[in-house]
Amino acid sequence: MVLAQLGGSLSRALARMTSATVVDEKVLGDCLNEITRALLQADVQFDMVRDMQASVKRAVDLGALAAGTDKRRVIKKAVFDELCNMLDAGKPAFAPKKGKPCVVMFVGLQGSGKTTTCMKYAHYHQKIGFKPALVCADTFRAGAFDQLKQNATKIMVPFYGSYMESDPVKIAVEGVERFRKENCDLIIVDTSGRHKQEASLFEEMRQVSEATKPDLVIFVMDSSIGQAAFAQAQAFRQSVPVGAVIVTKMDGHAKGGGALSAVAATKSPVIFIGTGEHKDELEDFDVRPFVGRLLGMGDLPGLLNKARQVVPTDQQPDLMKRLMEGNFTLRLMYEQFQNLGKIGSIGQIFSMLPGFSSELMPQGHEKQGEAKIKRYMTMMDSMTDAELDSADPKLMKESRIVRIARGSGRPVKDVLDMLEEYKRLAKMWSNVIKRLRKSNKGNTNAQQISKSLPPELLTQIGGIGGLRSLLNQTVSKEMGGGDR
Ligand SMILES: Nc1nc2c(ncn2[C@@H]2O[C@H](COP(=O)(O)OP(=O)(O)OP(=O)(O)O)[C@@H](O)[C@H]2O)c(=O)[nH]1
Repeated sequence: MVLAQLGGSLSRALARMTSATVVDEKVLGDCLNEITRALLQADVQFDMVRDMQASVKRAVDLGALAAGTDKRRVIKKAVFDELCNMLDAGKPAFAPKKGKPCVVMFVGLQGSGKTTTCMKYAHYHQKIGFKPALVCADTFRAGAFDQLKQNATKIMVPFYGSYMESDPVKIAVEGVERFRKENCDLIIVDTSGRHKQEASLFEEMRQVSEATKPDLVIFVMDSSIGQAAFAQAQAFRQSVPVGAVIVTKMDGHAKGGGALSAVAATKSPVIFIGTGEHKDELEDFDVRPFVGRLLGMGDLPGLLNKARQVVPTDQQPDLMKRLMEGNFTLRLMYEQFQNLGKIGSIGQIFSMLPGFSSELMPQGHEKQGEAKIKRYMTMMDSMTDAELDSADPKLMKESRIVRIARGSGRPVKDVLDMLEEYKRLAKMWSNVIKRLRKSNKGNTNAQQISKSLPPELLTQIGGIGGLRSLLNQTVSKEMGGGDR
């Protein structure tokens, strides 16, 4: 999980506060001190941390809270809101629209991950139906065109560049013209980087920008610079009209929190974060869900949204219905494991589930997690239909466990491990459903959930009324009652 260390410290601080017998000024103070330490360690600027602490204190006046108020909830909400404020640039970025040609120009220092990010950005949009193309206007670094060409070929996106031409403006203009004619709706122009913010770099950027008139200029920066991101982002903003920022290498740096908050302070919206070298390792950046995940509160709408991108449309209503019924069978777990690989990395998905601390899937452990899931699936391949479709753990008697172990060539211990994991996930899912119910007001819930569902799925479920009744049925089951 991105920022696992920071997320772990923040959620620990909140958990300690939540488990205190009495929440008083001391407990609040200790919680805020822990949060402050964690943010400073992530290289968030001192003034920002101090302001955040003061704002939480102002929002949580323990003495003035009416009797019976849930103080823990008030504190959590204040921390959540203030972290969101810290990361919010306050304005949305331009978003390309399918079928409407647009030019997006990438700028940044050398080595920031610009070229890799151009490729990931093209791939991201290609997956959701855009027709992207890549133009290499980097004539400064020998090998830049080859790198872009390789990247473009990998994702099967058309590219344009030249080994001979040394004028980046000419290449950029030719590339944009060519791809406009070919009806590409997302023309991505990769520009040169330099080791430092030099006048020549800025001048070249300005010329390419003037000649291609981009709809959006994306500034790419490496998260390892932490709060120094403020000065770098400002310098680029003063030279070209930066409309959005992508912060890369969030997978490897403890200073990512500092970089994100510093960029937000320049009022440039961060739209994606880079979380690895591969084509799929680009995550949407949305402040509230991001903070929710950081604090271990999950991001269910985000997860549903991702799931909807990979679950075949005709299977969505059925999956939704089965999930909402709370009937979490081994087959359901198997199918979800199959979908996982398509959705994203395991750490990313787990962090979207409420109640999962980012530390449960620390950096470097994701590969182990993936191998484990493959093992689980091999064992489930040796199960009978009855075993896969039962939600009754008592069915799994010793003889069945031994048979599955033998059939899959795994030790019995592995089968037991897998069944334990199943029970844990089933319980967790049942808790999620309970929580959805408990956060009560079926109406609000249904409305909230409906916003994250694709319209066609909502229609198939029977609109908001159908969703509400699904939720009610689920709830009745959970409470052991019949339909209401
Ligand atoms: N771990 C990690 N590595 C990344 C990420 N993004 C890029 N990289 C790596 O960072 C290095 C530099 O990336 P490039 O895309 O070549 O950087 P660039 O900014 O285009 O560099 P120039 O073309 O020289 O200006 C490469 O090894 C990339 O694989 C990321 O999000 N995470």
